[in-house]
This record gives sequence, structure tokens and C-alpha cells, in this order.
Amino acid sequence: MRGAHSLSKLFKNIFIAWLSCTFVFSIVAAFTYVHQKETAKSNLVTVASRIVSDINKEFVVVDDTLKHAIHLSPNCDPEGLHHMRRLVFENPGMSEIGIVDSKGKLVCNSFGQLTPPVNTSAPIKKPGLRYYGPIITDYLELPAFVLARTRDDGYEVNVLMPDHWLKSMLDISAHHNTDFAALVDNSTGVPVFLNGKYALPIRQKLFPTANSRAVEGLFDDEKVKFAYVAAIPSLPQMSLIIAKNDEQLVSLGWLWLVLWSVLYCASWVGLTLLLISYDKRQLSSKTQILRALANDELFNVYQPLVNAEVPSIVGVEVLIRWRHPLEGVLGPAYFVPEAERDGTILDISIAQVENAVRDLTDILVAQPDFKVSFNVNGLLLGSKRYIDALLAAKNQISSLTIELTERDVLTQAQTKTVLTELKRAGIEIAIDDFGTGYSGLQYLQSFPIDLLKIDQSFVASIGLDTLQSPVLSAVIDMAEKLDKKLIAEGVETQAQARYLKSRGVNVHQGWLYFKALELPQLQREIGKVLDNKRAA
Ligand SMILES: Nc1nc2c(ncn2[C@@H]2O[C@@H]3COP(=O)(O)O[C@H]4[C@@H](O)[C@H](n5cnc6c(=O)[nH]c(N)nc65)O[C@@H]4COP(=O)(O)O[C@H]3[C@H]2O)c(=O)[nH]1
Repeated sequence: MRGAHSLSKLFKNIFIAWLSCTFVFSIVAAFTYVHQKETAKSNLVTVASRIVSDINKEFVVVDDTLKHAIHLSPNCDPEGLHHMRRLVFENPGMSEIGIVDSKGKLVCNSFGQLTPPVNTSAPIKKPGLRYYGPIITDYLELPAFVLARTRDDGYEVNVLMPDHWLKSMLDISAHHNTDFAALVDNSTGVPVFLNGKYALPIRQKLFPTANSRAVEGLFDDEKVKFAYVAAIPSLPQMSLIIAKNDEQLVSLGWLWLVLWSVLYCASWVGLTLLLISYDKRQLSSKTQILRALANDELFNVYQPLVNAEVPSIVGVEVLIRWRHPLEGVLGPAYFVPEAERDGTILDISIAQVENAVRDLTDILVAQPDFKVSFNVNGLLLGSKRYIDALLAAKNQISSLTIELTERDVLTQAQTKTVLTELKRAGIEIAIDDFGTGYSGLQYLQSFPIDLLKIDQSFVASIGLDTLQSPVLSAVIDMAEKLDKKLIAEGVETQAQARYLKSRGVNVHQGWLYFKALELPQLQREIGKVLDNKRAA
């Protein structure tokens, strides 16, 4: 049964660790994915801008060449021929310069006069640089395209650019994972030169276009792509379009995947171990407390409640200590909060009540109205076992008090019923650390409360000019009006004791009189008092 329980706890921890790691890693992975995708898009835009800048530079050079060739004679005279050949020689991107007459006949080119002239199309009467193509020339037998300008005399000067020059510019293999790159006609979107497999977006109209822009979505090859269209400033008829498939934008290398998986598994295992060790720690704190209880390492100390008028010991507050085999005597702050969390406070408190009855038997016989006060919290009030232990103790302790904080009174649903039952059995109900809670005071009327223990901080403020100073006086007035008994906690000086007595608060608890005493010390102190009484 115990084995099955531990196994189910182990699986629970593994599951919680898996869930947490998966959640965190999914969020990190999503952020990384989005970030990588955005970076890849902006890289593609940078690549496109760089290619356009390179192409543009070449086109500007070509355009300058065409502008220089504006006065060349169409008769192919030796001087003109020499000039044309020099221009071709100086620009490796150009294969040939030609002159076309106004009727569309190529009359002369950098190779010489053409007889008969070759028929081409008549020059368009428009200023500026323009292109046409792609074409295959008879003598080059290479695909090429033409850049041209029409002169004022109606002749056209043109330059033949072979495709291999563009190929080097648009080499997509040089740009990691690019799907295609193309120089396209701006009005039709038809590629003049293409590297890769050309596709256009299905739902968005890209052409005609005049400006640079990005598009993303489904393309007509049924793939989701990101594409960037970049205008070429020197040739407004043409643009560059460069695209990447969605899956190419974020490419996770295997090393990255391995690292990510290792990190994920390590975090999962780490978190599982952490949860197991936390469980063990919980378990061990519980086991330790229960073992301490079984070994009688937990014991009561008793801090006397003093009637300051006489003075005499009229009762005690029962406080817990742990004689730890390694750490020495530990105060409640070291283990009570842990015991409250893991539930062992119930076993501790029942044992405490039983020990107190046993410890104080002689004193109770000698002084039957001796007040014995226990610290109780909400959890204890909800336990029938504890209530039964208190009721049983009441048979020996006629003046039995329980101390609760305001929080314990107000946060437990069943408190009122239990307190009424205890009160009916003759148990006195006290509010501990009174004045430190932030709730209203109506509960003092509606709950069966007999006694208020004024918190140490208010007692400490006596004679000082602090914020608490006026509160103490108000608490004393209010207790009198509501007919509640008062005990002052933490009385440390004669001045505090004098003031409290002057205000009618006569039962004191504090180091001025006694610290918490172990049983033999308490018995000695009570013995002294009894001896004094007898002597008197
Ligand atoms: N500075 C100063 N301190 C004084 C003076 N007179 C008394 N004290 C300390 O004030 C605390 C009074 O107990 P509390 O308010 O019920 O506060 C208690 C109570 O809330 C809790 N506690 C102690 N024993 C038990 C127990 O057996 N069961 C439960 N549930 N809680 C306990 O631990 C708290 C602290 O207990 P202790 O460490 O024993 O500390 C005790 C006591 O030693 C004084 O003149 N000056």
C-alpha cells in the first residue's frame, strides 16, 4: 500500500515536471521561432536590397555608356567603331553595342557594319533607359537581354547583356535556402531573368507595382512563402523579387535540435528530482517530528501568569520546546510552522495537553484554581480528537484557557459552534496577541470570548512616544466596557508593570517576572510561593 503510494507520488512528480517543462519550453520555443522567422525575413530584405544595389550600379554604368554613345554615327565609321569597341571592352557585363535606325533596322554594332541590316523592332519614342528581352542573338547563341535608349534623332542605341552576367548577380545558392530570385517586368510580373522556380501569390496582386514591398501567404506552387519585391531605381520598368518558403525561413540545424532536446530532458529530470527531494524533505520533517514525539523529545515549558498586585503565580501559559538530539533545545519557531503545514501539530498538541495534565497534577491539587492556558489554532479547533483531549483535561484543570488569534477565530467556519461547546464545558476563551489583527471588533460580541491578551508590542510602547501608545489605553477602556478580562503579555520593566496596574490590568506575563520555565523550576517557584503563604 505504502509502495503504491510512493509510486503514485513519483508518477505525479514526473508528470508535474513534464507539464511544467513542456509549458516553459513551448513558450520559449514559440518566442524563438517567431524571433528567428522575423530575423530571416529581415535578412531576406537585406539580401534583396544588396542585390538591387549591385544591379543598379551596373545599370547606371550601362546607362552612362548609352548616354555617351548618343552621338555615334550609324554609318559605322572606324572612329565610331573604335569608340563602341572600347566601351564594350571596358564593361564586362556588355556583349555588344548596337545602333538601330528609326525603322527598326540594326545597322551597326560593335562588331561592324551589318549588310544587309538586321530587322528588329522600331525604337519606342520615349526618353530614359528601357529594357527588352530575353532574346537569343544569332551569333552569340546565348540568352541575353537588351538595355536601350532612343536618341533625339529617332535612332536607338542599345547594349546586349548576356544572362550569365545576371546569373552571377542572382545566384540563389549563395543565399542560404532561398527559393527563387527573379528580375521581373513591373507591369506584367513576367520574369526577364529567373533563378529557381518562379511563383506568384494566390490571394494578393503583386503586379503592376512601382514600390518595394513584402508579401506573405500562399503562392501558386501551393507553398506558403515570404517574398520581397525591390524596385530598381535606374530602371523603373523592372524589379527584383526574391522569395523563401515558410519552412526555409526557420531552419533548425540538427545540433540545435539535439541541444534543445538535451536541455529539455535535463530540465525535466532536474525538476523531477527537485520535486522528489522536496517531498522527501516534507516527509522527513514530518517523520522527524513524529519520531521526536515518540522519543519524548518534545516537552512543555510553562511561563507563569503573575498577579502583579500580590505578586503571586496564578497560572501558566503552556509553551512547546524540542530537545533536539543534535541541535539542542529548539523554540516553537523552528518546528511549529512546519508542523502546522504537515498536520503533525495535531499529534503535538494532543500530547502537550496530556503532558501538561500529568506535569501539573501536584500544583493543581495544591492550587485548584490554577490557570492553565494552551495555544490553539484553527486546525486544532476543527479536530474532534483535540477537542476531546481538551474536554478530558478540563476534568483535571478547572481553570483551563485556550488562546486563539483573531485570524483563527474569524477564518474557520465552524469556530463559533466549537467555541460555544468549549465555553459550555467551562473552558475560557482568550484572544492572543490582541490588537495586532486588522479585523473589526464586532466578533468580540458575537463570539464567546472571555479574555484578551494584550500584545507585547503595546506593552513595549508604554512610556514611549510611538504609534501604539494611545492604542493600549483604548484597548484597556474597551475591554472594561465590553466586560472582558485582560492579561498583559511581554511585561519587561517595572515602569510597564506600574502603568498596567494603575490602569487596573493586574495579571501580567513577562520576563520581568519569569521566562518560560521547565517543570522542576516551575515547581520550585510555586513551592516558594506556597511556603511564603504558609509562613504568613
Ligand atoms: N520578548 C519577550 N518575549 C516574551 C516575554 N514573555 C513571554 N515572551 C514570549 O512570547 C511568547 C508568548 O507566546 P505566544 O504569544 O502564545 O506565541 C507563541 C505561540 O504562538 C507559539 N507557540 C508556542 N508554543 C506553542 C504550542 O505548544 N502550540 C502552538 N500551537 N503554538 C505554540 O509560538 C509563539 C512563541 O512562543 P515562544 O517562543 O515560547 O515565546 C513566548 C514567550 O517566551 C517577554 O517579556 N519578552
